[in-house]
Amino acid sequence: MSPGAPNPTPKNKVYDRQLSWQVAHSLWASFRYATQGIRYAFITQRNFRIHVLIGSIALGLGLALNLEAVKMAVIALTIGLVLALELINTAIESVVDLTVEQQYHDLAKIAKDCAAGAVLIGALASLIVALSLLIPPLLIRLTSLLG
Ligand SMILES: Nc1ncnc2c1ncn2[C@@H]1O[C@H](COP(=O)(O)OP(=O)(O)OP(=O)(O)O)[C@@H](O)[C@H]1O
Repeated sequence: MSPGAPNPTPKNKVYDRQLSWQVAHSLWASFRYATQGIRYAFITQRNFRIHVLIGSIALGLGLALNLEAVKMAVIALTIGLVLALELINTAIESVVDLTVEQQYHDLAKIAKDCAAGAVLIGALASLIVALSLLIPPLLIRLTSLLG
């Protein structure tokens, strides 16, 4: 260990999760905490609600257009990806706020900006996927309705 370096946390504390205030001891408890996280993100994060709305519209449109199962699965996967990224972004925001509170810190900015960038990239990719799968059958349906 180099001089001046902080003492490492004992391994048993890390492996036994002794640093956690509480540990979920059942599958049901883990599921309950996970749904509480999703609920928190839905209530507090406007972007999360927008993603849920756009994702529901894309899935509804896919169903209305009788999209093949594989295409529906790809759309569902990209929606899930964006929502999961939004949840990770929210988690990072919370950890940053917990660490620096209302102080400005360059590293806090980098962490938050990069997390937000990850969501943006995921959202753009899923938009491209959804549009390329939905637009062609939508145009066919519209032209057959109008013509
Ligand atoms: N403690 C901080 N130090 C430096 N910059 C910060 C700090 N807190 C927030 N910021 C800056 O303000 C921006 C907005 O902060 P916020 O906490 O709303 O995160 P966000 O990722 O933009 O939120 P959302 O994803 O909900 O839009 C961050 O992206 C970052 O650039």
